[in-house]
Amino acid sequence: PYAKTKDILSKAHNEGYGVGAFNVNDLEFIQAIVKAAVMENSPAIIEASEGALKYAGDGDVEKGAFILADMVRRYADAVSVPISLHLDHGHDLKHIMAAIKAGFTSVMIDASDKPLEENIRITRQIVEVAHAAGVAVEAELGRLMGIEDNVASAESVLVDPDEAKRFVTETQVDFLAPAVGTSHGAFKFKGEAKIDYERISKVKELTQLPLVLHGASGVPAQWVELAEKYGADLSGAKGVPDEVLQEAVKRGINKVNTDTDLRIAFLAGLRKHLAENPKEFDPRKYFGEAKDFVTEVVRDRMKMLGSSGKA
Ligand SMILES: O=C(COP(=O)(O)O)N(O)CCCCOP(=O)(O)O
Ligand SMILES: [Ca+2]
Ligand code: NA
Ligand SMILES: [Zn+2]
Repeated sequence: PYAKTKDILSKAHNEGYGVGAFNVNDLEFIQAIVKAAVMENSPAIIEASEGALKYAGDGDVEKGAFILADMVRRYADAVSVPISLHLDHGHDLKHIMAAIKAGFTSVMIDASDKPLEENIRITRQIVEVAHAAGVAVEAELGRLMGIEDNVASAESVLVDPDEAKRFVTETQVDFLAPAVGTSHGAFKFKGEAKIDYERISKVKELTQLPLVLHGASGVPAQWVELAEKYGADLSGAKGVPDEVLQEAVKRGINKVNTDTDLRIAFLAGLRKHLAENPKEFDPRKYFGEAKDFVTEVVRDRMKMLGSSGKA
């Protein structure tokens, strides 16, 4: 059934496992994620960025929010596993309001590029409105490397655990995304793929909240190689290894944001189908194989994070 992100994450927090938060922009990815959740008997968080709302609404954010929310709700209500819908990286109050009106059960306000005081002020505003509507709030402290918040930060700014304690107390957010060394996209690390485990443990201890890991895609070699076999150029792609993610979950990460892995799987499936079926021009066929690859990568992630069987 369509569920509240907060209920899904409270259970994961209490029982110590990770739940994938999978990004969507369209029908195919929603179908693929719901199918994977059913096959794994796993909860799933579906999330849409502001860019996804624009894409689904063909430029109209509010229309996109309603279109995506309607699809997710209908697919979720037709199955026995809990599926929620979350606004990822909300920056603009208008977009956050559109998501709340459309029935998203949680929203992220990302003001992590602002000084702490301002992040607190902005986040507190959103919490007030969202909580009045029964919607949970995620916020971020610290900054991921790379392009994030449209701010190109050369270095990641890691979360300060003591600031985190103050932040959650003063804002009453429901979940916190501490920056611990990851970054968005397929090219996460120049050298060794490592994140600051100690920092995760400290933030968990001080906040006692479900924690969110952004930039958590693994960029699995098998999918990269398959996409490259059919013409993609993903040289240098590197993600977060499974064992690193599993340690992060052990230390208190419960929501694991995954977008890039789904993009690469879809790309591999699409390129493969088109290369192998030059006569095919039915999108239900070529998008069909692409979305089946997304289902597979989502299932792998549910197994790896420990959410399989936890519905
Ligand atoms: O933390 C993550 C996922 O990170 P990943 O890249 O490791 O999958 N996310 O928050 C997903 C980021 C979505 C990308 O935003 P646009 O729609 O604006 O392109
Ligand atoms: Ca941010
Ligand atoms: Na998010
Ligand atoms: Zn993110």
